[in-house]
Amino acid sequence: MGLAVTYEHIKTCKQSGARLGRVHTPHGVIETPAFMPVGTQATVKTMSPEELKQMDAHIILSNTYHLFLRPGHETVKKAGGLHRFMNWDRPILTDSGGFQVFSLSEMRKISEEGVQFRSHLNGDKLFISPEKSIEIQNALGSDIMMAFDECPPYPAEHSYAKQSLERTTRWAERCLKAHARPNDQALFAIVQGGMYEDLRKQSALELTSMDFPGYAIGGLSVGEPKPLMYEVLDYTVPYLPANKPRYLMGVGSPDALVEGSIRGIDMFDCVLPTRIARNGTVMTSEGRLVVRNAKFAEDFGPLDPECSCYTCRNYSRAYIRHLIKADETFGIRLTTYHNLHFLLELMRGVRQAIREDRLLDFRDEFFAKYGIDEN
Ligand SMILES: C=CCOC(=O)Nc1nc2cc3[nH]c(NC)nc3cc2c(=O)[nH]1
Ligand SMILES: [Zn+2]
Repeated sequence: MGLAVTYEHIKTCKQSGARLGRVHTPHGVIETPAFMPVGTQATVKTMSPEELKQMDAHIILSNTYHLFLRPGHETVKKAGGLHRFMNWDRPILTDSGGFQVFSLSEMRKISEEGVQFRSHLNGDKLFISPEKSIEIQNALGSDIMMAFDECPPYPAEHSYAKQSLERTTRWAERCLKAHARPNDQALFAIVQGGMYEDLRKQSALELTSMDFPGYAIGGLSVGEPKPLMYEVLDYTVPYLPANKPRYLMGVGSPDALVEGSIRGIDMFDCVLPTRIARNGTVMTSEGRLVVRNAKFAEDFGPLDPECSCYTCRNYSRAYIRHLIKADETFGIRLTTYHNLHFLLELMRGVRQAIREDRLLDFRDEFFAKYGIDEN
């Protein structure tokens, strides 16, 4: 069998340089540019697989770190793998655990061998190496696996960012060697290098020389100003092969998804839509709206008059505000459904604008109404 994951370029937008493509995987096709809902603990919080299919999500993301801690990757393997365990038969991407260890666990110690840390659940002393990360992801059976990397803090000294990217390259090589199922699961490498053009180039050249089936751009959306993130993309994307998927991690807000697509990114993931939904904030074509706000107490219109999703066709702002205030879980199910649908719909609009060679016009029209998110 050939490569587990291949990229099919369909066309490039004449106005913006963005590209329309398809990522072919053992569990189906992903139309790109694509937004991937995040299902950290083997579920996209409060959503059923059927609802995710209704809104036409093609791929979801799950977290290696969390599943390693609970229920354990061996348990998921015994269940027949993550697709079977969570009843999701479309593509799944798993992260390598690198970022989560740094963002969630205490007492972590990084060495050439790997990262020692304490579980954020019970304080157990644990260790993840590149080999361990691959073992876990092989057990989960995800279609796309991520190499174990270090995401340097922002800001980081040039010397630190250089040491860090060089270790990430050595770890990527160890991941390639440890990968037990290359024909069934694609291993993507993660380009690092902080906010330094020379380091981003070095990281990209070192990793693309190892011929991975896809490349992620890491180390961004870590608190840097958005213009700086776009600048890093402008000089990093050209070093990534045009015939492989490009994945920008942890991005993003609606404006960042459009700007990233314009710069040649194919895949995005972000917890924003599901996270803000849980505190009653929704994205609408006119910008963000905090539905628990008192002014919506007797507003019997939909969250977004321009939205055709299940939530907006059947429920009012007043009803959803009531549920959220009453701490009724159906309330956050409705806001989550709408927010995910909103971003998936936005990406359908981006893909259509690329087909029509007008993504820059699309951006201007979208921003004029939505505005720019603060994060
Ligand atoms: C999740 C997919 C695979 O992730 C990894 O295995 N490693 C990794 N994850 C990141 C996640 C990020 N989220 C944000 N902002 C919200 N920035 C991020 C940067 C990284 C990164 O540099 N590396
Ligand atoms: Zn809606």
